[in-house]
Amino acid sequence: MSSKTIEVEHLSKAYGSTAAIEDVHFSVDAGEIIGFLGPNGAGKTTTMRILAGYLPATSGTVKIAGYDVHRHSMEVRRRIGYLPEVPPLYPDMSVKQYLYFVSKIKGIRAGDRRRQVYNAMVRCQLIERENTVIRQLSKGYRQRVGIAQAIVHEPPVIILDEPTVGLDPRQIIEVRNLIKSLAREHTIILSTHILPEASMICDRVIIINQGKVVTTNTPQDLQGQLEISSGYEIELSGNLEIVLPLLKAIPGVTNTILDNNLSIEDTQRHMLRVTCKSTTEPGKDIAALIVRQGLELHELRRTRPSLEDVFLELTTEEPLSVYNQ
Ligand SMILES: Nc1ncnc2c1ncn2[C@@H]1O[C@H](COP(=O)(O)OP(=O)(O)OP(=O)(O)O)[C@@H](O)[C@H]1O
Repeated sequence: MSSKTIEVEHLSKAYGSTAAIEDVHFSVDAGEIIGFLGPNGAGKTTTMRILAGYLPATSGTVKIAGYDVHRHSMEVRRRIGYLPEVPPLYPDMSVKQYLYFVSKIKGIRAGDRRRQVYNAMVRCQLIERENTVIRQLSKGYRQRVGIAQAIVHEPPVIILDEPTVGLDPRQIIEVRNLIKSLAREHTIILSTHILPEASMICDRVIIINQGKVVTTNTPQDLQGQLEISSGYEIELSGNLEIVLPLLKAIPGVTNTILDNNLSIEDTQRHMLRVTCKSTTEPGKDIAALIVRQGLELHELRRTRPSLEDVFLELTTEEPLSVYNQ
C-alpha cells in the first residue's frame, strides 16, 4: 500500500458541457496539512466533494488511505471527516445531542459514543456550549460544531471546504487555530480562496485555477517563485546605455528591465525595473550609481514579492507585470 494518504490522479468532472475540473492530480502524505487554493469557480468545492465521496467524478481516481473513493466508499467514509461549505447542522438540537446523533449515523459503537463525543467537544472547545441549542450559537461556534461532526469518528483524514468563510476576524483566528491544533493527529486538506490563510496554516499549497492545478509548493517556495517582484522600480532620465551594464554588475542585482511602454520619449524619462536577490538591499548602490553617471533620478521604489503576487501571476490571464525584457 502507498505511503500517501490521499492520491488524486487525472481527476476530471464535467457538469453537462461545463468542465469544472480537468486532469487534477496531487498527493498528500500522512500528517500533512494542504491548502487547496483558488479563486471563485476554480473547482475547489467540486474537488472536495469528490474526495469526500459525495460526488462521482467523470474520470480519474481518488484513493484515501489506499481505498478508492468510488469502489470502496464505506471504507473511505470511515476514514474521512468532511466539513462542507454549509455544515449539515440541525438547529433545534443542542451541541451534544447533535454530536451523539452524528456519532450514531457514522456507526460509532454505542459504548464509544460518549467518549468520542466528549473528545470532539473538548478538541473544538465546545464543552461550555454542550447544552446550547445550535440555532442560538454564533457563526464561529457553529463552525466549531461543523468541525466537531467531521472529527467525531476520529478519522485520519479531514476535508474542510472553505472553513472560515463568513466568519468575523476573531472567529477566523479561532477556527484557524483549531485547524492547526488538529493537524498533529490528522491529515488535513482545506480549500480556501484566501491566500494568507493557506500560507499561515498549510505545509503545502496546491493552486487551482479554471479547473486545473497550476502549481504545488510550500508557501515559502511559492514566494521565491516570483523573484521578478523583488527589486526596485526606478524613474530616471538621461542616457541609459552606459548605466544599464553597470547596474547589472552591482552585487545582488539579477536583472534590469526597461519598461518601454512607460518610457516617455520626448522627456527622456524611463521606467526601469531592477530585480535583485530577495536577501539583498542594493538600493543605495543603485541610486549612487545613477547619480554618479550624471542621470537624473526621479523616483526609486522598493518592491517586494508577496504571496499575493504569486497567486495573481498564476491565476490571472493577463500577466500582472507590464515589464518587457
Ligand atoms: N451543479 C453544478 N452544475 C453546473 N455547473 C456547476 C455546478 N457546480 C459547480 N459548477 C461549475 O463548476 C465550476 C467549479 O465550481 P466549484 O463550485 O467547484 O468552484 P469553487 O472553486 O468551489 O468556487 P466557489 O469558491 O465560488 O464555490 C464553476 O464554473 C461552476 O460554475
